[in-house]
Amino acid sequence: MKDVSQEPLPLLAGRGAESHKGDFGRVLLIGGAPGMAGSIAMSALSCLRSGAGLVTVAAPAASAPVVASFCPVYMTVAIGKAEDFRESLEAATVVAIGPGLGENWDTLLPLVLAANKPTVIDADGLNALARGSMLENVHARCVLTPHPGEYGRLVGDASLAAKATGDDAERVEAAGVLARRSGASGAVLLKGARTVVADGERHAINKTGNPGMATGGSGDVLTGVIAGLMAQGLGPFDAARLGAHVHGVAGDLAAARLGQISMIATDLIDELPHAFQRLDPTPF
Ligand SMILES: NC(=O)C1=CN([C@@H]2O[C@H](COP(=O)(O)OP(=O)(O)OC[C@H]3O[C@@H](n4cnc5c(N)ncnc54)[C@H](OP(=O)(O)O)[C@@H]3O)[C@@H](O)[C@H]2O)[C@@H](O)CC1
Ligand SMILES: Nc1ncnc2c1ncn2[C@@H]1O[C@H](COP(=O)(O)OP(=O)(O)O)[C@@H](O)[C@H]1O
Ligand SMILES: [Mg+2]
Repeated sequence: MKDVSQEPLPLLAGRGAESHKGDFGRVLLIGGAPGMAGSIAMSALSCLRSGAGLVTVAAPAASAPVVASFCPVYMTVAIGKAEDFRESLEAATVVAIGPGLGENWDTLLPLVLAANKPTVIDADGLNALARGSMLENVHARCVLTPHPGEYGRLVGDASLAAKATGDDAERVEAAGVLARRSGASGAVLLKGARTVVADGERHAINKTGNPGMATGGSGDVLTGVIAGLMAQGLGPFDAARLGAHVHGVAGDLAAARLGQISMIATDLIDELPHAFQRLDPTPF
């Protein structure tokens, strides 16, 4: 695999004066079961702060109102209302599935994969993939975002799983293996310090971020960022790479402001605007 870490980061196109929200994508984020409503709310807010035009959260009926109460900007739909969910899935230009979804909605992943849209699969979406042995159904427009625990469940091979927490070379190898096993392309983002992004032919190692990001919900934020970037036209590898970079910069800004001990995931969302403004060149 070619190392593209030193190549310039992908860019977001500037916004034309005549542009409207439809130009920046309609994202459907699926997750937030009772007890974990906050996870998908953080993804949705992060997606909006990353520039997505319209964001809808699909959550179980019992938690959808809770998700809605966190923020007036995104819409919500109940997963269990099959017709409403199907309409939301059809209308979406990008889908993200997994944060806080729990174990009761594994039937949604095949529907999402069959829709063949740019898709981020995280958390319980990855666990559903592992439980259903559906890796070969992953398509080239998907980004998988496992932490090493999720990675181990996906590959089901202890020696390969151990490489996910190894040195850079081992982590690159681990990410590349999963990228090749899952739909041949797309992108795999293997989380942790020095996050690796790979698509089987190339890889990049992210240098931003800090251990203050080792706090619940940091990954839910990343899911929303990557979905938001895909909604603005970036492909899976570019969205994962730029997403990891911006997410890490937001983490570094939060650490500078609050310290690694006290920073929490919502602080990353607060810093996303500043992280995007620091991109060189700034997109707008
Ligand atoms: N506010 C909310 O609603 C929140 C809701 N959330 C939701 O909770 C659900 C469960 O997700 P989860 O990631 O907490 O549990 P799980 O997949 O069992 O992972 C733990 C396992 O993985 C391992 N592991 C992890 N990272 C590793 C690393 N870098 N390096 C090495 N190992 C690592 C870890 O290892 P260990 O702790 O044993 O060292 C353990 O084995 C999910 O839906 C998520 O979206 C959360 O997002 C939080 C905020
Ligand atoms: N020590 C670290 N250095 C840099 N980034 C980290 C570190 N620890 C965690 N992160 C980042 O924080 C995020 C954690 O994601 P994840 O494990 O999915 O958390 P959660 O599911 O609680 O949201 C990942 O993007 C990971 O790369
Ligand atoms: Mg996670």
